[in-house]
Amino acid sequence: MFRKLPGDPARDLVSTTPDTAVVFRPSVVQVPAIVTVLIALWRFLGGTVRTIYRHPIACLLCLGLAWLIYSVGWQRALLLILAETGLLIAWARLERASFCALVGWRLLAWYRWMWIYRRHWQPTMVISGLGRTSGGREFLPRLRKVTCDGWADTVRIKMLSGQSHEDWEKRAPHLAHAFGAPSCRVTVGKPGWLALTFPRRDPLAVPLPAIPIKNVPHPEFAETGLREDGKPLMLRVHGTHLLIVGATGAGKGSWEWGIIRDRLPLVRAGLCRLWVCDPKRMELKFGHSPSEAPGKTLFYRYAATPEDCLTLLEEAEKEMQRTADAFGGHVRKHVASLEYPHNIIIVDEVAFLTAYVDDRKIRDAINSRLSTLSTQGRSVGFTLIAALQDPRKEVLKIRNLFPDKIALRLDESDQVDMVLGEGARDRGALADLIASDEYEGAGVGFVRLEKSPIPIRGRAGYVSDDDITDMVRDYGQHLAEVI
Ligand SMILES: Nc1ncnc2c1ncn2[C@@H]1O[C@H](COP(=O)(O)OP(=O)(O)OP(=O)(O)O)[C@@H](O)[C@H]1O
Repeated sequence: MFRKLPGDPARDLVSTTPDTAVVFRPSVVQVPAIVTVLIALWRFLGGTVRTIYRHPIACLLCLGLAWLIYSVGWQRALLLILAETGLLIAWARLERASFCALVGWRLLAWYRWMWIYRRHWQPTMVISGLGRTSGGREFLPRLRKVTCDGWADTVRIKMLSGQSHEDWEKRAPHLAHAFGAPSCRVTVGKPGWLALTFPRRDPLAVPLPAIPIKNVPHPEFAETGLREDGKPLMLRVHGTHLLIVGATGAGKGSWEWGIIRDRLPLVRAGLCRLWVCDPKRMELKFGHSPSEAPGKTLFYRYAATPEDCLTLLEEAEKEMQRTADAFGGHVRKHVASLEYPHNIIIVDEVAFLTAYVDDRKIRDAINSRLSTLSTQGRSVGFTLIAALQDPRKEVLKIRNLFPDKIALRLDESDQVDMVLGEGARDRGALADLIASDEYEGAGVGFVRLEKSPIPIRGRAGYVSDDDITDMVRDYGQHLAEVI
């Protein structure tokens, strides 16, 4: 207990906070012994109940162990424990999935809670500025729970009152370094709560092979690669438009080819049509004879020069309007059929057509066709997929009309928000830090879907020239009508 004595001479005083104007001197209050004992008992009881509530399994284990030693003696108890450990090891080896789900991840979470997060929590909070000191007292965000799965730790925390998730997003790199993780992702939970995700390993660190073609692909989602949590990366390709942005060599081609590859069974069944503008004449394999142009035999329409690309887009636009007229008033949602298939229009290096073509008339007309397709196409089964290197608005005016976006390796950090939307980089989409080494970084990107502000990190499977040759052998139908 302290009594405040303003103005007392400093030499006689005890201060809890050095160098402050307000000073305190302890005053002794006599308390009956029974009160002290009752307070200590109350605290002990409260602590016990809290520990049992927070760690029921650990408490049960300790109690069980004590009971075992008491009832059979320590030698037999030791033998039993060794036998149980042997059983657990056998279980882990024979049935890894069920062992991890029931025991393994819990044990790992407990170890990481004790050894990584709890041990470094206080210094990390203080040094990163997420903890506060007021009136000599330290206030730290609460570390509540750690859970583990195959690729990451999820740490649930309670923020200090007055903090917001943005304070934490700005400190994400500090937290990642402090806890020895390659990155930290911040997700908002209920008010005042956050989940911090710290990956332990990166399944995207090595190139992935092309995803095997399914006999019956999902009508709306194309599987193009792997997410960083090890799950398949499913991209919506129906009822949306997709923008893919990446510096030269970032691997845009593998995303485009991944989508084409996944749709091939639907193309063969007549439920999907691929329209391709390929101004570079390389990405999608243009050539002057069928042997030089394997990719073309998979496409419904193919164009390379700006004039031909414009003709292709005009035709697509007319087709879209015909479908809209047919649907008008009685069909609300497009479902692919033989009469009205799903149309995917892939425009590689779209900036060349929208900004760099010399002929202004062609440029304006292409911009106008792309605007119409992107504003009216998705409800009638027309999906626009555009790839480019430079995300500036001057280069692609319709950038904001793409509901889904992918940022591959980018040259500058401010390009990330240009592609994925405001605040995406703070939420962990560090596309400017993706390795420029092909082996490590090509095809790696952050996907921002329309319905979620959280960017998903993933890598496209690499569709090699041999894969394309196989695709043409198995699915190539006829030489695309080259416009
Ligand atoms: N998913 C991937 N996994 C591993 N390596 C890849 C992947 N995608 C592409 N690569 C490698 O990166 C190289 C460049 O890829 P790609 O041509 O697709 O890049 P890009 O972004 O289209 O570049 P540009 O805009 O210059 O054409 C490829 O030759 C290939 O070796």
